[in-house]
Amino acid sequence: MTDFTDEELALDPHFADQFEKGFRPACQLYLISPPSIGDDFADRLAQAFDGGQVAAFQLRLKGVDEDTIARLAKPLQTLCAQREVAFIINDSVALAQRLGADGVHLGQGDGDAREARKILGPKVQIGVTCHDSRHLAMEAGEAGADYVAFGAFYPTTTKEVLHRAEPSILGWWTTLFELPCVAIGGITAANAAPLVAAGADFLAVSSAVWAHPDGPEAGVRAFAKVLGTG
Ligand SMILES: Cc1ncc(COP(=O)(O)OP(=O)(O)O)c(N)n1
Ligand SMILES: Cc1nc(C(=O)O)sc1CCOP(=O)(O)O
Ligand SMILES: [Mg+2]
Repeated sequence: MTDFTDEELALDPHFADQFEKGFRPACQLYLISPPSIGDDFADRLAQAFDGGQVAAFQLRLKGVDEDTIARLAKPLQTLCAQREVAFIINDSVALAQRLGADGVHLGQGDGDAREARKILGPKVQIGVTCHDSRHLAMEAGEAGADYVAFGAFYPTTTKEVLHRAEPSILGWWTTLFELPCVAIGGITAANAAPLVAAGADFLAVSSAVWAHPDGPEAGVRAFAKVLGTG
């Protein structure tokens, strides 16, 4: 484990850096992988990226061992670097460190953001799941997270969810805090507008892109229209 000095940790080149006082960039797309992928997934990811601007890609493969994820990750991480998309690993600080990922996403049971920061250093993005809780979000911010994630906003078949969030939590958060917030859960191009209007900085989306009837490129293009980037 690398120990970073307080000085190094005070340098803060994260997602939050885009958010200069009083200015929030337009809402962007944060793509989550499908629950399972094959060795040919890089082609599908490239198609998705062809559909429009994607700010971040999260590799989320539940129940898969870390060696397998590491092997699958390599070409995806290379592609993300080529397309200037942040490459985020779900759940595992150790795997994010091993791969030199741009970030890690931690749920409430996935470890502590403060510990993750000590291990990963100041340059790696740390995101924290906050469900529908203002309290968890403020705690995550204090712990040094680079973004907080609220959800699920809509019904989803990608994961069994125990919490439902309302768009108003996004408005509350963005009024009070500069730290970016992510909206997740069942988001489609058709239901995204209220989340964008409420202040979401990122829309985290899986099935609406990967299960789009016309393919992932069309899936991302549909979001680009809603986000005003297409
Ligand atoms: C951007 C983003 N937000 C929330 C989650 C959910 O994380 P978690 O609660 O740990 O659940 P799993 O994804 O691990 O099943 C996420 N992955 N990404
Ligand atoms: C991974 C995940 N986390 C959620 C939460 O509420 O924390 S909802 C969710 C699933 C996101 O996939 P889709 O866009 O297909 O609904
Ligand atoms: Mg998790």
